[in-house]
Amino acid sequence: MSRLQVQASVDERDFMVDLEVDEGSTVAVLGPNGAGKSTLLGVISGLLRPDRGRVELGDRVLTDTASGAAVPPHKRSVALLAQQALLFPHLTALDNVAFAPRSAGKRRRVAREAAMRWLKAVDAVEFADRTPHQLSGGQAQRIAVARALAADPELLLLDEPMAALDVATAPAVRSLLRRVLREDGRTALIVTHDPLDVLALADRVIVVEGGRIVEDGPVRRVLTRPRSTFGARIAGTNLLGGIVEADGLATEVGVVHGLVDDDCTAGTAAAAVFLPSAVAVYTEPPHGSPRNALCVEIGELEARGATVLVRASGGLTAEITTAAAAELTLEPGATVWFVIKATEIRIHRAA
Ligand SMILES: Nc1ncnc2c1ncn2[C@@H]1O[C@H](COP(=O)(O)OP(=O)(O)OP(=O)(O)O)[C@@H](O)[C@H]1O
Repeated sequence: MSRLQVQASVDERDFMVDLEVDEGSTVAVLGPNGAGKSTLLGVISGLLRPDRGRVELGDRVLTDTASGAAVPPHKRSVALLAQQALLFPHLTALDNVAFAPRSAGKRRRVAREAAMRWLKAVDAVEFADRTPHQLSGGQAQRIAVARALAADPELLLLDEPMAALDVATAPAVRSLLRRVLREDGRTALIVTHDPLDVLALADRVIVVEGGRIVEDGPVRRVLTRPRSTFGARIAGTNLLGGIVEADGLATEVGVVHGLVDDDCTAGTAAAAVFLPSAVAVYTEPPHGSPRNALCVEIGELEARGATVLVRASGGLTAEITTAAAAELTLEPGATVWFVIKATEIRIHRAA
């Protein structure tokens, strides 16, 4: 795995980016449609030639417009995993995965053995003999992950890998990606629109807008205190980090109870995620001991038309109706209770 350095301009697309990614880290790339996310991946993978700039991976120069260097895509040791699995339709899953080692010059038997190991790693051995049209979207995407990894790339580019999957399938693929990104310490970039992907997979977030990087920071900071407009739009969600216990998630504001993902075993680092609109605000400790009543101090109030955003300590936010806010006479500095039903809180493993 290698450090990535990109400095590139594509005039026609008004794209100008300067980015460094540390060896072994995963950077989530967020941004609105047309922001330049795919352009960035295109420049790195070699599918798109910048007008000016340089791409380096480890000690290799992949692109350098000054010297004319342009390593072709298949020789970059960069694997691109797209939204659609894009498997070869006439090959079995096994042969799709074996394609990478075969192209690298491995003998057929050796390539198939390597492919089998990767199918095992993505829990897809049972699909080895199937062709792509006999696979569901999620199964095909698992094969595509195996194929990308079988090439043993120095850099993995993931372009919305979960976007085409249904809600039931996405968690399994996300958890598979977390395993391969985390355990093997791979350098990776993942384009996504989903804060859950960011949370589960990335160490760092960049926000691209208008062909420029407008925000760059650690996941937690960008998701809870975004500085860019787009960051604020995608973030806007409550996030409490902690450690999974038998009874819930131990956080700095107490134990939080919610719907816990299967892979959150006791002792793992996880985050509780809930929408500001799922929070009810009380000025007195609530009766009947609801499962989640977090005592917080109000920071500021932000009018949003029919609703008011109550920003409180710990980076927590509640969105309540203007009428409710008026009735509660909320003001900065006041102590209140944020009450959230356990069914409104999802607890996910964090990267
Ligand atoms: N083939 C192309 N030729 C010319 N301009 C293009 C081409 N592809 C994209 N663009 C332009 O380049 C800019 C960046 O597009 P890009 O596809 O990189 O955005 P994106 O962030 O990946 O968007 P999305 O989330 O919609 O995929 C946009 O203004 C787009 O219109």
